[in-house]
Amino acid sequence: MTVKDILAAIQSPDSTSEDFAALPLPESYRAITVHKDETEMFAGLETRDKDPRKSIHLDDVPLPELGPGEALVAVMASSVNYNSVWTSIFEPLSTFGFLERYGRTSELAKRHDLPYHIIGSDLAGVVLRTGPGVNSWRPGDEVVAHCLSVELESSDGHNDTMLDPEQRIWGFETNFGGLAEIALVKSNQLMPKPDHLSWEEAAAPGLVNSTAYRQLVSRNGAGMKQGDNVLIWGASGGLGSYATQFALAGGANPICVVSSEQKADICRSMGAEAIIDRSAEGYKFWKDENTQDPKEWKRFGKRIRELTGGEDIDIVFEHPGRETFGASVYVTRKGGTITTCASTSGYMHQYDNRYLWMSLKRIIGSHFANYREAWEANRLIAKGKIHPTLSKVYSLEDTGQAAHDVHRNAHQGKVGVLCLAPEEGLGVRDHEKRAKHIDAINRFRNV
Ligand SMILES: C/C=C/C(=O)SCCNC(=O)CCNC(=O)[C@H](O)C(C)(C)COP(=O)(O)OP(=O)(O)OC[C@H]1O[C@@H](n2cnc3c(N)ncnc32)[C@H](O)[C@@H]1OP(=O)(O)O
Ligand SMILES: NC(=O)C1=CN([C@@H]2O[C@H](COP(=O)(O)OP(=O)(O)OC[C@H]3O[C@@H](n4cnc5c(N)ncnc54)[C@H](OP(=O)(O)O)[C@@H]3O)[C@@H](O)[C@H]2O)C=CC1
Repeated sequence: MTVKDILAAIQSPDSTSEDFAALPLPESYRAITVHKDETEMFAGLETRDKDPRKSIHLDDVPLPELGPGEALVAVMASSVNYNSVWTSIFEPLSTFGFLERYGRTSELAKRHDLPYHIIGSDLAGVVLRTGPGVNSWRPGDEVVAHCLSVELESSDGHNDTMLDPEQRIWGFETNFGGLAEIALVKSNQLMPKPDHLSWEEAAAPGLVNSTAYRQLVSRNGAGMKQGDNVLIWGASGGLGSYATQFALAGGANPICVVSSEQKADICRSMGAEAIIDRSAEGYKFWKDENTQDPKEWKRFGKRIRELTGGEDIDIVFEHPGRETFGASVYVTRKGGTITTCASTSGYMHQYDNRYLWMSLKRIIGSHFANYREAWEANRLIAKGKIHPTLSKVYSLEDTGQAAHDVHRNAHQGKVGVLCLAPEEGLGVRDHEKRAKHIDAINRFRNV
């Protein structure tokens, strides 16, 4: 039995759940990995010069044992997230430390502590097998998976599953991720695949869409409301392309920051009107490595006021981190919110705290999304209220190049990866719904 037989079953319109359940599973499959004995390969290099094409491998790996509450999924497509870039350059830490720590927690979790890490935190595909105790999902179900892995044995996570002390990001802090022909997930990660999308379109939003939903919309994040001025850094990037859609769909006013005219055009085509090209306008928030320039914060704030008719920012959607955080705190209005989920340019932030406390601003830390938030974010995709922002699709073999492009900020929106899917465009079940949204679905393609 090989993965080819699985693909044949997925492509046959007559396959039943029983057929999938009866399919023998292969002993091994192809997966994107990083190797434990290579974690020092970039020692001494600048972050920018660490090349994911050197550390990312395509290997044959053995199929992991299936445990209670888990599912094995045939992965038709996945996507590249920035967390896979971090894994591939071994920053800020090697992810093998996460696997070792997880491996120490239980007999079953030991499976994750391997000398290779199968990465990837998104998938669209078909359930192959479910473990004991899984009743809601069956072999043959077409699914996407969100990336929240929790144990839920502690009450700390019972109100908000992100607060579970054993919270992990699947394919980053656990093994057997989505950039592979088969993935292992907890069944609670599974959600119905939006039926108007192809496999690669359905795999694109998951991680970033859920994160943007919690960070901006959810009451656990900024709790955005109608009319809010929302400053969105990287508004055509992975997170930003969904934050921009949430702001527009929720009656807010996105102020989109991008770094090229081409990216500004994409934001316009989504419906945004207030756009700042940070490259063309040349903001330099830092005079040197240790000193910020408040005059540049003010120039940036003046530009925002020009675009809003004199208003300041209610919510900043932050993720660039060190380079922009001082400016983000400054331009927020009295009582406003800076919500942050990352620090791409550096995690040791500096800002002038007088502008925070004197103006009663709040900084909110946000990370991925709880089970419910991930489900709600996927529901909005399924209803055609929010659309994938897939620009380019790579083969599994070219995942290193895809991660390199994301690392170099040479991509738009999201980049996809075909795993088992032999070509793009497969997996669409509801053609009528798709036709209604086709322009929005294709907005980022090949730009
Ligand atoms: C969905 C997608 C998301 C993304 O893309 S996010 C971007 C990518 N992700 C990242 O860049 C994050 C990578 N992760 C990290 O950098 C690290 O993961 C953290 C900095 C988040 C945490 O580091 P750690 O080493 O796990 O935690 P510690 O707290 O520094 O060390 C653990 C030890 O410190 C003890 N400790 C924790 N809190 C306290 C305290 N308040 N007072 C005293 N000790 C404390 C613990 O118990 C434990 O101890 P013991 O080593 O003995 O087990
Ligand atoms: N905690 C969480 O749950 C999550 C965290 N993340 C993290 O968020 C970060 C962004 O992820 P994602 O949106 O997918 O990545 P992308 O690279 O797709 O998009 C980020 C955008 O940010 C802008 N940007 C990058 N560097 C800077 C900078 N120095 N100053 C201003 N703008 C900058 C770029 O846009 P432009 O050049 O047009 O300005 C870029 O397109 C990553 O660090 C990732 O690990 C992502 C998802 C979930």
